Amino acid sequence: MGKVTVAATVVCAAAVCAAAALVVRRRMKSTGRWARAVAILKEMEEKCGTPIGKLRQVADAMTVEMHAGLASEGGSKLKMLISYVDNLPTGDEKGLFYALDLGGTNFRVLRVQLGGREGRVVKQEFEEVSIPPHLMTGSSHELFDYIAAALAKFVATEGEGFHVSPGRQRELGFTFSFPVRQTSIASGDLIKWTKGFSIEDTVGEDVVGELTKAMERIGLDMRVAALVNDTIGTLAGGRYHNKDAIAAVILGTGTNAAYVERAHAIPKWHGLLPKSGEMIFEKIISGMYLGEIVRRVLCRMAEEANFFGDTVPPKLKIPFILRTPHMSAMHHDTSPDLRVVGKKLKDILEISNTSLKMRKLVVELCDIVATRGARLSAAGIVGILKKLGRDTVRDGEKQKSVIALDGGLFEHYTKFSACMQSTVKELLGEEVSETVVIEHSNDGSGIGAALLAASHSQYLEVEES
Ligand SMILES: Nc1ncnc2c1ncn2[C@@H]1O[C@H](COP(=O)(O)OP(=O)(O)O)[C@@H](O)[C@H]1O
Ligand SMILES: O=P(O)(O)OC[C@H]1O[C@@H](O)[C@H](O)[C@@H](O)[C@@H]1O
Repeated sequence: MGKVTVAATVVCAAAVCAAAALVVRRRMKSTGRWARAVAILKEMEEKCGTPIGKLRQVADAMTVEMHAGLASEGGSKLKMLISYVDNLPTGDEKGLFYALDLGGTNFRVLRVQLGGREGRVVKQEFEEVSIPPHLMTGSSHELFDYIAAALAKFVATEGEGFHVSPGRQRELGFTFSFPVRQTSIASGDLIKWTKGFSIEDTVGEDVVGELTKAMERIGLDMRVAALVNDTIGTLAGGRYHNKDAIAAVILGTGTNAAYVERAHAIPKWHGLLPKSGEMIFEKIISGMYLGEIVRRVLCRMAEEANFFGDTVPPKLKIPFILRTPHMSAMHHDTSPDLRVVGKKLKDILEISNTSLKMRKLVVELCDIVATRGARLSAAGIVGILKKLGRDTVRDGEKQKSVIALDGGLFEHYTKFSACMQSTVKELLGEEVSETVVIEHSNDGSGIGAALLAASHSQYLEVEES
């Protein structure tokens, strides 16, 4: 070979070697990155582990905290709020009643025409309205004006099959899904906002008063007959259909539960309610937070393992950008190439060109976070059953315990709700599990609130006499 050729060969060889070295270096780097990402996932799996022994401890702690929370104000970090419900619906209620259900993500307006013991719920209609984010941090006036206007619009569409008795005011059950210090069946002061709401001038105010003033401002002639938390509404709705309903659980944007407690078991009944302690349980199991937990771990993988390349995708740094519905869609992706995962990463986080093995790791992370939430929710439910002495079956006793469940997380996140229900069974064992029924009470809180408006109607005594 001539001098030129040799030189070219040497240059080529050097280039090939350099390229090969680059590939090896990149491969080693990517292998190193991959190993780091997997290590973070494994660490998360370890920390999120919920072995049955730990769940039993959580259930026991829940029971203990419930006792402590009822024993004295401030006795527990668990907010044991007392709800005044003098008369649970009997099924004899008749007439047209409205409900307004303000939750963490949506609010629903609903009307039911009740036909008494025979007719039961003759007809019902509801509308769901998303809450514009700016109203969650605006003023009390703006929020309640918006709600009252939507209610007035709904009342204006009252049609065939709904009729309020002549001379009567329309009555409303107000489901308010935030911590309230209840002062009567139709009044209660907001303790604090949760789920991203932050409207300072409502804190400490009677939320029924706020709604009533807003309705008066627009000339809507309606009376709030009952103020309830969504768990109380769900329990009332559950009890209306099934006398064995002993508790209600909400797994939605937030998490909460309600059950019927005997008055003598509430030593603090006349005491002040506990100072609102930090609620951490809700933050690792409910819809507001599951997606955010996944985002934070992906962000850590991007920062510490360059999981999505040399830089951290800017959108990945935005808190709450990854919502639980997005996480659920990725978790339930059954396509061979996990194209839903790829699309969510692209559409929500602007992360493109993810490999199948990266997508598989994201799904694994969703599973770890959802499984922990579901299993801890189950432990909470068993804690309530334990508090009510319904986690065991005495010889020969065939009690039935129905738990009414509502909330978009339970309703739509199938893997979450399936895992939660199987964990309840795992904790209770075969025999006791047969006495416990978890029933999806769709929009139970809305119907329950309307029923409680009926059972606390200002016209009730007129009918009785
Ligand atoms: N497809 C879904 N998959 C998983 N979670 C969902 C889905 N749709 C809604 N959610 C969760 O349910 C929550 C809404 O719950 P819902 O009970 O309907 O309203 P609210 O919490 O306002 O009462 C959302 O914040 C979200 O966390
Ligand atoms: O129906 P949502 O919005 O998911 O609310 C569930 C729970 O969310 C919690 O944050 C509130 O403190 C509870 O009062 C409420 O019941």
